[in-house]
Amino acid sequence: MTLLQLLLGVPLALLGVLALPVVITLVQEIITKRKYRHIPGPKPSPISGNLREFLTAPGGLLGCLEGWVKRYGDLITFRLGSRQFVLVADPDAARNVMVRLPNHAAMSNPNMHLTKWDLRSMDVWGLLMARDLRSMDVWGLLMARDDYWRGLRAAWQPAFSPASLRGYQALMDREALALAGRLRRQAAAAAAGGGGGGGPKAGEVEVMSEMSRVTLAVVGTAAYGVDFNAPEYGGSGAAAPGSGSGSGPGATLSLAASLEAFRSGRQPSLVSACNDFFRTMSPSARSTWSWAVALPCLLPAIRHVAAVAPDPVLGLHIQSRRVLRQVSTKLITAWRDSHTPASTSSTTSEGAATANGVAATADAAAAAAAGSSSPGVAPGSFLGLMLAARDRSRREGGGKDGAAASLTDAQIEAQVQTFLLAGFETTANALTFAVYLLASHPEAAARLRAEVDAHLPPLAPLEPEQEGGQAEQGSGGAAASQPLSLETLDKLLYTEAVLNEALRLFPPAHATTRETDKDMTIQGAHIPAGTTLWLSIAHLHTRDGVWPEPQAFRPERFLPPDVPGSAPELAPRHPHAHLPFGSGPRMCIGWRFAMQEAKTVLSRLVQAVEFSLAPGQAMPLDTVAGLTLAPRHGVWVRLSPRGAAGGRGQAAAAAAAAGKA
Ligand code: HEM
Repeated sequence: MTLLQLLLGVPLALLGVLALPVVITLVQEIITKRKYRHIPGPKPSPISGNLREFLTAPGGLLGCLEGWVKRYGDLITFRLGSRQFVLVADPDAARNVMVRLPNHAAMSNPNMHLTKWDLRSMDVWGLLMARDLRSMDVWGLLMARDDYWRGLRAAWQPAFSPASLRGYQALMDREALALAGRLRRQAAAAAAGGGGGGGPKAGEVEVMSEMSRVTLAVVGTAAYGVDFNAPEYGGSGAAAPGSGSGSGPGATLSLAASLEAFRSGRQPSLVSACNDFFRTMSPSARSTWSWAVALPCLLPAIRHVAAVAPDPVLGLHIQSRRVLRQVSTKLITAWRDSHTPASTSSTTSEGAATANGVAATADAAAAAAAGSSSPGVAPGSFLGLMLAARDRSRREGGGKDGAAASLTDAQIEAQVQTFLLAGFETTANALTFAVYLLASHPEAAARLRAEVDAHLPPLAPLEPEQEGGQAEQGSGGAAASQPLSLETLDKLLYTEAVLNEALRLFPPAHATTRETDKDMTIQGAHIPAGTTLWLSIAHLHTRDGVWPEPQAFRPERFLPPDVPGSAPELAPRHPHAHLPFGSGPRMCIGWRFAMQEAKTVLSRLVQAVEFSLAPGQAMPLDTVAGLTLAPRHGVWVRLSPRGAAGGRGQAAAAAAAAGKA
């Protein structure tokens, strides 16, 4: 071979190697196109499919889907990279597939793809080509499939039994009161002309940060039995007023801020890591490695290279997973250490306590409410329940705890992370949207205040702030406040209606998926087995013809018709039009937990302070739809103190107002 031949040959060979995956991908695309050609939809480009429209359409992902539905109808197909989707937009058809099909679809998300799957708890964006990994059973409940999912769902159930939910109430109220105390203090300081410092204006707070802090504390404590805002987990302990920086929740405000912190080598708090985990999976968080997903046959190789040389977005994603994993591992190890044979007596008593998943959960909540600083897992926490059930079952040689009995450490870890991640941002976003809507609808806020004042036990007077923000963190006047019971929560019909309406207009889980297990027919069209069905909850929630005044915030449409001020004429004209928690066997397992928490937090907040949109807060709200739907730049409100502390002191006037409203 001459030198010239060699010089020409090497680049040509290289070109061949690079071209081959492209050719394979194009051939696959042609085959897929033929399979779905009878379903209407936008014309895809080679390799990227409809990804560009998806990412750049005005109104983002949701605006794009809305436009396609208007143009092509209720059943459409589109392609994102190499993945073909079928969107089901008709409410009957959507509910039907949610109820009939047992599995969520494995999907492809660039960043998930590139991290070697070392943490599969929330891999919503599952596996594209690496079918072998599909059989791995280290999924969290959200992505588990078939019989493994059925067993897991049964193992999760005790954590959401009515008695367990009752047990969580003290914890939820404690965190709600801590938030109420912090905000009351800020409102009072602003009214007195103080506070603010060099940061945001006095009395202005970013709601998403505050809500993230609360929901992480609740779900983290319920999941693991430890205080997740504690400095030990990288939290600041107390949020800085209107915080926009530091290790507190303010650090979670934007992807840009997280990336900056990552570049400067700052370790994230657990709250930030959870937020980063979600943000780096959003389609808008584009890793420079993302292109690899368009060439599925190259992925296995590229995954290794990308994991070794990540760009900042991917690096942040990997870092967030590492933080979550470290916390889980630490706690499971602590559990094991405290449940060695030497400590059998504690194991046995705990086993008895967790036998029905009730008393033990109440114990955990009580321990949390008492500010327990146990280094390990509190008995009755979700992790404690799972580990104890497994230990007990192994001691007894299998039997009644069936599903939990065979779980490995890694599988339990995946469940706890799923609990944390599925339960944290969704609820925080729901609360943030509710506050935004109330701040922009003063008449609804007034009615809510009236209801809350009529029913909630009064708040204790504010205590003088202790050094180091202790009062904010620990009680904020909460120590002496009477607890908010489940019985009282049941009376808060308008509060629930506000949350339902917020979940309708801004569903945090804006879509869910199902995978067809065999060929089926939807709306007269043949859908092949293995199809990924996209069920756009956001779209169902604002459909013309189904919802009267679909874009208007009218909580009274969710009030029972016999309640004064209800508006049955605004109720949906379709029984399956409101699905914020999905439907069927895969419906959100935590929905009651979420609603209980959201009602507790919202009612305490409204009892504590009044709020209006801060000057400069964009209206209408700019949202971003990634894995969840979230406000793009948070929500800023201005706080002012309530006329009085709220509660029964104003009950008579409030009750009268509620009746009139
Ligand atoms: C406002 C808050 C929440 C919203 C809007 C929400 C929404 C959803 C939706 C839409 C699904 C998919 C349902 C389907 O495909 O039919 C889901 C699944 C799930 N959610 Fe939630 N969720 C919330 C809070 C929570 C909480 C607090 C937890 C746990 C503590 C949780 C745990 C889960 C789990 C584990 C699944 C998967 C269930 C399965 O596949 O069997 N969620 N959620």
